[in-house]
Amino acid sequence: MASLVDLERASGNAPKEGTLGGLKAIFAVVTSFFSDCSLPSTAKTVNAKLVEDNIVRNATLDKDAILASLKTSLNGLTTEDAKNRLKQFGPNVLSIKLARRWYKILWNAFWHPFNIILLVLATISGATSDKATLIVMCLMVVLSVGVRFYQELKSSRAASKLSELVRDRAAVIRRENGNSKEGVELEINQEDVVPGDIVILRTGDLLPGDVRLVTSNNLLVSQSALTGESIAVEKYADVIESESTPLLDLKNACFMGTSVESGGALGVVISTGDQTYISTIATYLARRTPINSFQKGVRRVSYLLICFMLAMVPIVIVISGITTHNWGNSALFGISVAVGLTPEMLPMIVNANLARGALVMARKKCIVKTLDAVQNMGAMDILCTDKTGTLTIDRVAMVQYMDCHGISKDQVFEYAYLNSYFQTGLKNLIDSAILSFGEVLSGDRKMNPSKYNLVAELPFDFVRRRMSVILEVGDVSSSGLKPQEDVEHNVISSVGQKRCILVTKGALEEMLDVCSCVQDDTAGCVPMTPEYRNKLLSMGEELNADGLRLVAVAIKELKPTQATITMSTPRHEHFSKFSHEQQYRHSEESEMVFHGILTFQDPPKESAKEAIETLEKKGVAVKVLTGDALSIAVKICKDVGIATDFVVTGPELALLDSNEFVKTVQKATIMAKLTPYQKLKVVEALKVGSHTVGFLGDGINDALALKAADVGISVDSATSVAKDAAEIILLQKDLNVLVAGVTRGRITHGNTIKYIKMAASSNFGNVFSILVASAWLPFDPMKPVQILTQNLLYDFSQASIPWDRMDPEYLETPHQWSAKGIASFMVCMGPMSSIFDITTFILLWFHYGIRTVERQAVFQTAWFLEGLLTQTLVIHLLRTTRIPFFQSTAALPVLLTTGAIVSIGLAIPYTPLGKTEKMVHPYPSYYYFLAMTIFAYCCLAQCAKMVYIRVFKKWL
Ligand SMILES: Nc1ncnc2c1ncn2[C@@H]1O[C@H](COP(=O)(O)OP(=O)(O)OP(=O)(O)O)[C@@H](O)[C@H]1O
Ligand SMILES: [Mg+2]
Repeated sequence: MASLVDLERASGNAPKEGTLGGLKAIFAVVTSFFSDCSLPSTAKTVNAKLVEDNIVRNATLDKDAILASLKTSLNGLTTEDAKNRLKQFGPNVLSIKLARRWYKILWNAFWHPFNIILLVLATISGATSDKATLIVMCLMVVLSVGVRFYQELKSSRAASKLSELVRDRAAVIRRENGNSKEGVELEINQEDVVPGDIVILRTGDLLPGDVRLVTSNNLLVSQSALTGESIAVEKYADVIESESTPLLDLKNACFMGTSVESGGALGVVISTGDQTYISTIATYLARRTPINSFQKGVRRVSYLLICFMLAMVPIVIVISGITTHNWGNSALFGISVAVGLTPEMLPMIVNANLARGALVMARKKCIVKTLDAVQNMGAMDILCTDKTGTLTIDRVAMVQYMDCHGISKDQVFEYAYLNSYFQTGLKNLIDSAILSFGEVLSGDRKMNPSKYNLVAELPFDFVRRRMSVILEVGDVSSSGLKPQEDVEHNVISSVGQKRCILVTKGALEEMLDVCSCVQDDTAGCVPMTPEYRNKLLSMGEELNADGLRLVAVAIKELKPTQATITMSTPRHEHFSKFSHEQQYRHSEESEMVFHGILTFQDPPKESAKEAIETLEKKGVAVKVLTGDALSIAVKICKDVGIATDFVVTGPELALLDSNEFVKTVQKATIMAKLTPYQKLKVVEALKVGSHTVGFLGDGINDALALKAADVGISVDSATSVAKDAAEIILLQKDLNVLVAGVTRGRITHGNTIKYIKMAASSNFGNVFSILVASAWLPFDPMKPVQILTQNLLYDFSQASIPWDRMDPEYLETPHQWSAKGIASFMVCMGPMSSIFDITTFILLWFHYGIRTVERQAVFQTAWFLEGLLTQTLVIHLLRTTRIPFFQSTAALPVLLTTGAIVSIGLAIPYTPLGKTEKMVHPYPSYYYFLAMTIFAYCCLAQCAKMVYIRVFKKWL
């Protein structure tokens, strides 16, 4: 029998004792220090086995035995007990989701090919007794590790702070004070859920741990996070499994990471955090969000630059060896060139850019869960959105109720009220509107649901678009229904006799599909003829066209045999809610009597129109994907300025072949009556042809599409599944918040691409210069240590790029990753710097006559200065399409860092550091030539830029 002791053993969370505990703790620190670069050990498999055995064992026990073994009851744990268990088992979080510890970040910052190359180089220099190189290189390692560590620590802390802003919640039953016997429902952070907690699972909830069900009602669970299978599976509390049942097929157990698609249940938590099944599956641990085109592109550029470096170094070593006849020195020179050409700052700048983008977005109420989403926001050119709350004000109010002739009739509302009142699933805005309308009624019209008992329910889903409750109707004389009417409607035949009714409400068309009769006050209960059906449909269209949302109501008397249901004696209020001994099928919703329609108002949002206009101006096409009726979607879209010329519905899309489907969805601006799966398919089809598709939604029906989109966006108030599936959470469901996010995404993209283009082109240029210099000069054009210093200074001058601004015209259009763009930039702009390197060589060789090894220090110092200054200043030219300083000035941090690096560079030859690096004071007249060179370089680069923009129509 599973017990807390077993769980402790399985979790490894048992209190540690004495020296052994201490040793274990040290061991844990040491292993975790190395864990980033090691594969999961066999201990993982042992733990996985314990976890699985624990779940299976619980699935084979009956409920009472499990509750006893977990020392809990259906009234839940006491708050005190829960607190103690939280201390004992730790927070309910997967450790892979926790912020990395500082020592791991430090190790990661150190364990980088760049540092390893430097250390190898340092060791070689140390051995050849060049102490200056050794010191500079050690300094470089310390500085580079330091900067990287600081950046990553900062962004990891920021990320964990952001994730705290959008915590998942879980509903549990707990006894607030130790003496009370009755548990109450509490909403707590998912992190605080402990083994033994009784959790309430409703439609749209995420499982807050591995759970053994104790009661259930038509529960459908999506296990796609574990199996990849998007079809939900049924789960029941009332089965006892055998030990041979495969884990994921267990009917009475649900797993952390899965979600409730429909129905409800009560369950007892058997394990939390790292003791849950999901934490043990290697595929999950290894799973990273699929790589997007941007990440792929960055990786490709890095590889390209590294290949460049690898191809260049042997050539440089051979050429330099032949011309200088000093092979040892040439090797050292080659390796320094290798360091100079290694894009060591690339990952850091990309990350720092994204992290900064995420922080700025958070200030604008846009929380980013995965950093890459920042850049995807900037690249997004199609935004799909749902209707409620985005385009409308999200305050649904009931307007009227009516029978089949459009005449107000109280009974229509009564049935809708009973349905909303008794259903235990997710109470959405429509249910809330019905309930609040009912609360204000008084006197004769006051609702009296206490005369009914809930027998069972068929929860709402977005394919049926209906929900039903099965109610046991008490004594007619005391019921809320008026006896004569009910007799007339054949619901309750006589006073005192108990009957069951099925009360269903849902979307108009879907309700008409299951009705065979209409309750017509003038003619009684009459058959639903095609004429009636059409009349009701056109009545619905007219109401929709007035901007009203609709729900239709129908009922059906259930046969006495079905109706004789003995409720299990409720041991607890929550228990009875989620426990129905007789399961009803959806097929019950047939041959019903149509009673009427309720209308709701959810007016369009004032701010939506302006936001949509801005988005369209910024090159983001807005499409509405809704499960609601077409006519209401069209009306709302007209109000907020979305084109309504090409619209289509889910049933129409279902008839198309895949080619036509793609064409149609790319053209349509409104797609209505979509099922959740169709929303997913539409998003996938829109992605065809290198579009970056965003999806904004908050419902259970949006989760699949949110996952499929390049950038899934949800809101803080959304259902847990939607929030879990999204990468970006808006703290306010407002398209204007999104507009701000898009702009920030574009700034982030711009700054990243700016760095990549600069790095690629300057490396490309340097390769030429070094080849020419090595072939020409009888000495190295620069000392290895000087190359390293120059490289380090240049890196620092660029570290401020994430703080730079972009020109307004750049922010007007979405930008996607373009490998071609980078290649053409590199090939056209790179050699530009080589021209001026070569003119500097000519000047030094011919004008100053530096041709011998003895005078090499003058040559090397001069080229050091020219290279550093031109590369640093050209940042201002490459960062904009305009004329730098006159038409576009960089942000202050960029001005400061580039200014500082230029000053440091100019000062170095006069400092002790310069001396140790074998630099000398340049000729005073050289500064004149240097200024001329920089000026000429800037002019030529500006002209080349203008020609480039004319030819390629794009700069960054
Ligand atoms: N609580 C409810 N009870 C009965 N029917 C409902 C309920 N909620 C929604 N429906 C029906 O289901 C249909 C689709 O629901 P809904 O409008 O919420 O879809 P959606 O795709 O989430 O829409 P949106 O784009 O506005 O978010 C509605 O037309 C409505 O008739
Ligand atoms: Mg919705």
